[in-house]
Amino acid sequence: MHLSDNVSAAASAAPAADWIRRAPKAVLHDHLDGGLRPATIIELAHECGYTGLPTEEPAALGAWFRDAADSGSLERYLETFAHTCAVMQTREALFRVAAECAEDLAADGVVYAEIRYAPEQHLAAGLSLDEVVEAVNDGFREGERRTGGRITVGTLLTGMRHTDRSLEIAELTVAHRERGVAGFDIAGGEIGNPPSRHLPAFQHLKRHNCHFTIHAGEAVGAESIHEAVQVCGAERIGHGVRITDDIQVHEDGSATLGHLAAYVRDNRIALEVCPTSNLQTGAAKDYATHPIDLLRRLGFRITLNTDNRLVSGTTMSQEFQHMVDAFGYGPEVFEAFTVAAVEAAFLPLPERRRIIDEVIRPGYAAL
Ligand SMILES: O=c1[nH]cnc2c1ncn2[C@H]1C[C@H](O)[C@@H](CO)O1
Ligand SMILES: [Zn+2]
Repeated sequence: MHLSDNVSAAASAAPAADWIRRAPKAVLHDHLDGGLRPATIIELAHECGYTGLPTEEPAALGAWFRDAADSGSLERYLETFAHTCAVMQTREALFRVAAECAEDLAADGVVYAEIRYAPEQHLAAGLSLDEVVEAVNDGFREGERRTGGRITVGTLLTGMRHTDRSLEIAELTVAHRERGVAGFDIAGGEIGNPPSRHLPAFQHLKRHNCHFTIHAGEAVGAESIHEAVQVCGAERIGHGVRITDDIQVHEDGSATLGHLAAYVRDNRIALEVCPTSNLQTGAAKDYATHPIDLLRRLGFRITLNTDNRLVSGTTMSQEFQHMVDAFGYGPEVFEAFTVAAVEAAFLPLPERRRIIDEVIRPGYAAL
């Protein structure tokens, strides 16, 4: 097939920075423990007596995370989370971090967010799994209130690939589904921990008709995506960029999709693409050759995301800007990414339609 370009990449002038910030945005892939304000980490470290921070100057701490994570390896990227999780162990800390997350996203023009975190990583000071979930949800309700309702936030509960608590976390997801939890995710080091290790968790979620996404196709290639989609039943894929392993691009610009790539595209399985994070972990070489543009032109359901605002030193606006610089995207592409994200949100259909028709479409029209 030939690469189509239904949504023209550069139909209009490049959007200005102010346009990008004001444009309504939706983020489906953003980790709570990867997006703290540096100053908050330092204050929380003082409060809880954590002495392991590499520096206590906020700007230097922010730069430290970005640099330490910029190693070309997912495993090294993940090591930096020890510092954020260390200060997120009490109800007050979790509440504060969640409330600030909602405020920061809203200030960046995000109107809908699904924020994920692994409850099992917040038990060190004695909270129960239920208490962790309640603290985070209460913090998000407070953050939404502080922004005057400009943002709606749901959470995804993450099971860690290398531990054995995924079934418990899946049960927790089902238990809290009517109270702020939108779905489930699996994250952590991909190599040596295939998603099929967590089959009982996915079976539990399916028995209860619960939504889930899986990080796959980041450090491992197409076989990880195949397991996530066909063995585990993921509705969306976290990253998924290595689906390109199953796509052949020919010299004349045409492309041939393998059966897996065709299945993912034809079933509209959303890819939660996080370009800056991919550059840091080595899943992509640079913005200009990032597969997001190829996948978009081939008709995949593409959403644009931050992954970890602190650790990747990014925001939704900065991800938009990188796409403008690399591919010349105009407003139409960003509106399409945003609509795609809300269409793939773990929300009831009428609610997705309401956000698209009453917030996203009019928001872009008014810019
Ligand atoms: O991009 C990622 N791939 C795999 N795991 C990740 C990524 N970003 C964050 N995580 C891990 C580290 C966090 O502690 C955990 C839960 O948010 O999820
Ligand atoms: Zn992630």
